[in-house]
Amino acid sequence: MVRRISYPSAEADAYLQKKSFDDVAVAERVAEVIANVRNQGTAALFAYTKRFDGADVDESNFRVSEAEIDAAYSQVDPSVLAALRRACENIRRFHEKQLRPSWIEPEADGTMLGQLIRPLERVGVYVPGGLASYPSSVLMNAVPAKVAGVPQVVMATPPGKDGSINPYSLVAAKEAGVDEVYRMGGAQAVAAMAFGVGLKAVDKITGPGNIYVTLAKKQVYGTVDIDMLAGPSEVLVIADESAAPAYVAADFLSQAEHDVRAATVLVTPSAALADAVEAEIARQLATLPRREIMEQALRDNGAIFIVKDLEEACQVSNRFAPEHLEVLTEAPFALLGKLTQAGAIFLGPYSPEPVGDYFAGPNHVLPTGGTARFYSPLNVDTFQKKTSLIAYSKVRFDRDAKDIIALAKAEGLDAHANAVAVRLEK
Ligand SMILES: NC(=O)c1ccc[n+]([C@@H]2O[C@H](COP(=O)([O-])OP(=O)(O)OC[C@H]3O[C@@H](n4cnc5c(N)ncnc54)[C@H](O)[C@@H]3O)[C@@H](O)[C@H]2O)c1
Ligand SMILES: N[C@H](CO)Cc1c[nH]c[nH+]1
Ligand SMILES: [Zn+2]
Repeated sequence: MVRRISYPSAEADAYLQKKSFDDVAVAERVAEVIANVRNQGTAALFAYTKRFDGADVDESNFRVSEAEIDAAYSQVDPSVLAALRRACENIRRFHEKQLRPSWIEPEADGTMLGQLIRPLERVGVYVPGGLASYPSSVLMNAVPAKVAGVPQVVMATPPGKDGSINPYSLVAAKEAGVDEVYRMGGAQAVAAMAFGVGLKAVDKITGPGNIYVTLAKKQVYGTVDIDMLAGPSEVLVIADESAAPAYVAADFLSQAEHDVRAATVLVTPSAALADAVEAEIARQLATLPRREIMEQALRDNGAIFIVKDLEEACQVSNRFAPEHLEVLTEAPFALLGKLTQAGAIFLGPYSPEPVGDYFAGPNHVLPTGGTARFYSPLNVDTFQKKTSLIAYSKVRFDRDAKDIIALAKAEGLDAHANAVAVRLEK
């Protein structure tokens, strides 16, 4: 069911070059949704919600009321709420370590240089809700936003057919300090937050989603900022013969169940392990719901690479640049220095990806589609911006003026040179 690819080969090159954000047909559909929401306002937004989510939403129920959020507490299992609170605390503690102070450095001649770090004012967090609901993504977005000090955190998530929002997502929103919750999903929600349709526009949109959500974020970038392209989930497992085939198979399926577009990759020097993992996948698939989604994901996007050794396995992994990288080898830390391209790295048999998806503390909003080459996990900096501070003293100004004038003249920008020259004593 999962294609086997030897490495190096032309087939390997083709697989590793595949870029999941190059889907022109989806991009065109997304562009149409964005344009219609932008031009026609809430009429288009609510019509898309009816069409894609099957829900009747209008001005009267678009924003989720405080009463509905409070009522959600009576609909959740107290033991799950307790787990959610523990997860929230772990995520908060991890992200608080990322905080950095503003600084202003007075120098001996009276000059002051510095960097102010301030929270963004209004951020829209997207929480997926199509095939499954993601209370964990509420925490992963909103907790770092609040740690960063964002005063207005707006949450968008698609409603179910009856218009309801998953009660666990609502209690997670309250626990994390979300300020406004709206019933909307997909590209139409991204457009509404970017262009201020039905709500005040946001400055930045963060959060994961399917291909429609992710291409919509890409298309509104520039009107607002975005965090990254956090699309359909991916896991790449590097394993040797010491790995338990049942663990590798289970970790494959745990990501395949997210989306038919999810990608699951095993890279191993052991053909025997590959055979055992395939047998385990077939066995475990039969015991799990969402079987059709997983089978399609494995068939369309799954791969097992047979490599010469673990050194080569690291090369394949770096070329793929996975969202999640699991290292299930005898000495996982020995490979760490060679693994340079991944959103998050999970080492050893007791760090399966769901530990990070839900609980450990690091963020589960991660770059996909090869974009881990240049994006970082969602973090506190995502929700802050920096402003530089320059306060020159007269002594420093007089000292540097000649250099600045010379550089301005070299660029042919005489007015710049003049703005310095006029301040010099004759
Ligand atoms: N990279 C990450 O950090 C990360 C984290 C969590 C989840 N994810 C991913 O998030 C995604 C969640 O996907 P989901 O679908 O369950 O929820 P979603 O909320 O992302 O998408 C649902 C929305 O997609 C839109 N949609 C669906 N079919 C459409 C169509 N044919 N045309 C136009 N719009 C359409 C609808 O508006 C619907 O509301 C998965 O791909 C999962 O792997 C990624
Ligand atoms: N694996 C997802 C990121 O790709 C995160 C998640 C949330 N819930 C379960 N999993
Ligand atoms: Zn997951």
